[in-house]
Amino acid sequence: MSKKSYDHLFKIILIGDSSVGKSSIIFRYVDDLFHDSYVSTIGVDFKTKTINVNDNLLKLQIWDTAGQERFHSITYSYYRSAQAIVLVYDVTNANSFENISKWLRNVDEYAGEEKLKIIVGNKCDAEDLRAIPFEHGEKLAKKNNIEFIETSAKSNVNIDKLFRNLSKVLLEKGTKLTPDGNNSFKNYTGEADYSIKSLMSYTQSSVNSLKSGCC
Ligand SMILES: Nc1nc2c(ncn2[C@@H]2O[C@H](COP(=O)(O)OP(=O)(O)OP(=O)(O)O)[C@@H](O)[C@H]2O)c(=O)[nH]1
Repeated sequence: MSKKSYDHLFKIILIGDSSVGKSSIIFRYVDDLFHDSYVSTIGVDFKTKTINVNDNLLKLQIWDTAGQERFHSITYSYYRSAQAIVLVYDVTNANSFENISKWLRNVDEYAGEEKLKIIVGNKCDAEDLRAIPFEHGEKLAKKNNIEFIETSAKSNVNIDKLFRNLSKVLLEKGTKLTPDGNNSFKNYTGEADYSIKSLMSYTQSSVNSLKSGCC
């Protein structure tokens, strides 16, 4: 059997309206790239990155979801197996901010047990076009008792911090959950690998149905 190249696997999912910059945040973090062009995500996709946190090698499996309404039934099915949920809005788009409450309700409905959540106001580089002040994002997050950060995938602001802080909390949470103080992530890792295979094949058939127009 091949030796695992990481100590823990964490699954993080990004959700939010279409065009808020979910794919761009992931691209910036994993590949250090940014594209001005907009290519809408179809269904779901993921990228991985391995980082070192407090001498633990963490493999982050970062899931990108389509913001478009027609893919929602597919993307909801991914919430349950995630350990952290990143709710993204665009600071230049008031609608995307108002919809965060709707996304939070969806998480409550589809994610199963309580998950680690963070609200992210992306595109903070676009000050001239800003529609949502920092304080509004902060207030919404406080009201829901979750963390908040503003980012820019374009200017690479707070992207590394977002994933590093989430990873630290997940690591800490996992360690705290272990009754004997040992690493309890082994089974979790197996489950996560299993869920990728089954969800991906489910998604492929759902996307094919959507493409072919059938319901
Ligand atoms: N100014 C600025 N533009 C950004 C930023 N992040 C993304 N964009 C732009 O916003 C557009 C949408 O970005 P995407 O990353 O594709 O958005 P998405 O949320 O993944 O969209 P869906 O796949 O439809 O859900 C693209 O034209 C990006 O170049 C940012 O931090 N600042």
